[in-house]
Amino acid sequence: MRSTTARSGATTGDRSPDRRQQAPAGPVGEHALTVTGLVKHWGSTAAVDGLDLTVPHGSVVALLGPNGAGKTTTVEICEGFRRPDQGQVRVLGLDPVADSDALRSRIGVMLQGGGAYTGARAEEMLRLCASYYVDPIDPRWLLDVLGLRDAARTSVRRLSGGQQQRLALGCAIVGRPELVFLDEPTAGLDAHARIMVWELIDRLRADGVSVLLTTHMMDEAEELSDRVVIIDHGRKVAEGSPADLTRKGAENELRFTAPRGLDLSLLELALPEGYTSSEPSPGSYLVVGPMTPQVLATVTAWCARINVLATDLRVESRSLEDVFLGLTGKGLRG
Ligand SMILES: Nc1ncnc2c1ncn2[C@@H]1O[C@H](COP(=O)(O)OP(=O)(O)OP(=O)(O)O)[C@@H](O)[C@H]1O
Repeated sequence: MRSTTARSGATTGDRSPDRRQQAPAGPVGEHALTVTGLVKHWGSTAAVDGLDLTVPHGSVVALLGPNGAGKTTTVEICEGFRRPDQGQVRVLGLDPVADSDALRSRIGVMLQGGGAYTGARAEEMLRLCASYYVDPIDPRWLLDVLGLRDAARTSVRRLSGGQQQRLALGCAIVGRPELVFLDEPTAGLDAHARIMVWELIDRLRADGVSVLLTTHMMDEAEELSDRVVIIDHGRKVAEGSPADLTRKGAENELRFTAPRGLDLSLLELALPEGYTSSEPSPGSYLVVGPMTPQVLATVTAWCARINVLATDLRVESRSLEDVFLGLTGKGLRG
């Protein structure tokens, strides 16, 4: 985050996804984080079960999974707080446990619950964190960016949950780390605070900082990350850019409403090969396959031919949520 202070006047409102392409390249040939074959058991529970994961330099990777998927365990091992049972973790090329002293000033950790001295004031807390680093960001500036200026003199215990969360984020980045671990950075935040945190993460990326974040929230993963790693029961079930994941195998769908019990055989004949049509519930029809204007025209021409008025015609594409449901058979919080 070498240039963040200098960029303090940068526009915070630019949420263009194109910013993802602007991330400066890091050192060639080595990822900021590499996890290989990671295994961690808690008693008989395999919290992490053979996970491979990389965070390329200057990119944001989201670890996405339901409750108990193994996200926090993974992150805590990467942070050096826990030892793996098996596998290898390399953080900026180093071992997070054996090289923890060397890594401390190079990584940022956002602790759930803040990890703050609750009697300290917000600004004191941030200054204390800054004092551990050689070239920290100006705490006053960071308080402004985090929307905490008015709370600077409020003791940590009196801050709202959202303010504490943002202060914890400030503590994680005040030392200009090269790699930041953010465990559910926006959990419990209201919409405004959430956007503020998203903008800060965008800035981190723009400054070349590598970020591993965990989240339950599809829109967060979709909005922020260059890559998403979906895990369930400690295993990776899918990985890719949000666009890839929602496109891959992603047949778009056309749904419409029409009188129940229509004979779809003529429609099947008219549709290009590989498309399917069905009536999942009475009067509700579904055509699955890549949607093009021609396919839409084929469907409406078929309706005209059998003298049926289709209503509620809509083309839908898969969301990350659909991808997750398809892979695991359950919702993210389920
Ligand atoms: N300290 C621990 N002792 C025993 N079991 C644990 C411990 N920490 C985690 N587990 C178990 O390991 C599994 C993975 O938990 P983990 O907290 O890593 O998942 P998570 O994806 O971060 O979930 P959440 O989103 O709810 O925080 C769960 O079954 C959890 O109950």
